[in-house]
Amino acid sequence: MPAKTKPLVIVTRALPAAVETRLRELFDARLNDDDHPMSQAELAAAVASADVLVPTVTDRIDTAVLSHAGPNLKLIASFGTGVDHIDVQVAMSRGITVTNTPGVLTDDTADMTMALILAVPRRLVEGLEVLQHGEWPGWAPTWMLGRRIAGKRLGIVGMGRIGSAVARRARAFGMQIHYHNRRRLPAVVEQSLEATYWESLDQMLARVDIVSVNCPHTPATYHLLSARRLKLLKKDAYIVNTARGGVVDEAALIRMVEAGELAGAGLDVFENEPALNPKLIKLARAGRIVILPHMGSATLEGRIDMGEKVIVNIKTFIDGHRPPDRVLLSML
Ligand SMILES: NC(=O)c1ccc[n+]([C@@H]2O[C@H](COP(=O)([O-])OP(=O)(O)OC[C@H]3O[C@@H](n4cnc5c(N)ncnc54)[C@H](O)[C@@H]3O)[C@@H](O)[C@H]2O)c1
Ligand SMILES: O=C(O)[C@H](O)CO
Repeated sequence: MPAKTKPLVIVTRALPAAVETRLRELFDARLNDDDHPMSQAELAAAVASADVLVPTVTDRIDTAVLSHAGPNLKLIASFGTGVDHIDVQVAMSRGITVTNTPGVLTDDTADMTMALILAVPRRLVEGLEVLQHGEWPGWAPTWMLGRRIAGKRLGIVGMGRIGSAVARRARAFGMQIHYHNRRRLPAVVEQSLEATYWESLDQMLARVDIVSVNCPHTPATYHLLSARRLKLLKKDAYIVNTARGGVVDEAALIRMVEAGELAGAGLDVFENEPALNPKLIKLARAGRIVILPHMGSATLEGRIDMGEKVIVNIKTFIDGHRPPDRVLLSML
């Protein structure tokens, strides 16, 4: 990066005030005051002039955008953990380092995952709606029966930071932990999580009661939960996805819930966010699924921590060191 007093850092979305103040102090920060999602043309213009781009999950930093990258752009310091919105391989081939913000949103996202694991089988939203509509017929032994959580098998797909944090929470609720991961965890970690490893995702799916999707969206995980695999699930199983919509074949999932071939789903992420398949809204209104607008990591503390991580990554990089959260191709 050329020697300049303050590098030009373009931030694509509004961030918490404390983070923006610090960004202004340290860098020549161009902030998005009205918080509008930037168009592809705006992103192209940003990469053409910036020293550092700070995008989020809502920005598509694809080959076309990166083809406009100017000679000064050496770092994309993404505000978020998932990097599927960035063509990392193309960025790297242009000598651009990519960083993310892992770890600081693990607990928040695991909490939201656990909230869905509880909310869907226990019919939490349906209960709320009955009261909101003034339609409570009164307590009855056979009314509004959900399914018990304790003793059920939870199958975690992607046992990384968030997957492991989900496992710890689910153990406390008496669930049995099963997992499928790209790499088996060390025995000592498996023991501490009391988790059973399945090399075969297919075999695990056929045995669990609730699936929690916690792997990144990569070319290898696109529709990992395909129509064929979803059919392996038991008819009374549930699926919870707080990772990325693209990991699950959403159309197949909808068909199966509609047909009663799956008990339900809890979804925080969708294939074409922020556009939602209207069938999902219909199923949610019918109490068959619970849907959330990508809120997994949405806490004030988490957003401030993410901003601090972005700042540390930029500062370390500008000072000539390897940033702590450099994304490597081997992670994808
Ligand atoms: N809903 C939200 O708001 C929210 C918040 C944070 C993160 N996320 C998503 O959660 C994902 C996971 O975050 P993390 O911090 O736990 O990441 P992580 O890297 O710690 O864990 C991901 C795990 O998935 C495994 N994995 C990767 N490819 C796989 C494959 N093909 N098959 C099986 N396992 C595979 C990895 O080995 C790793 O153990 C992120 O990539 C992001 O997409 C969502
Ligand atoms: O990947 C992430 O970090 C979330 O989806 C947004 O915070």
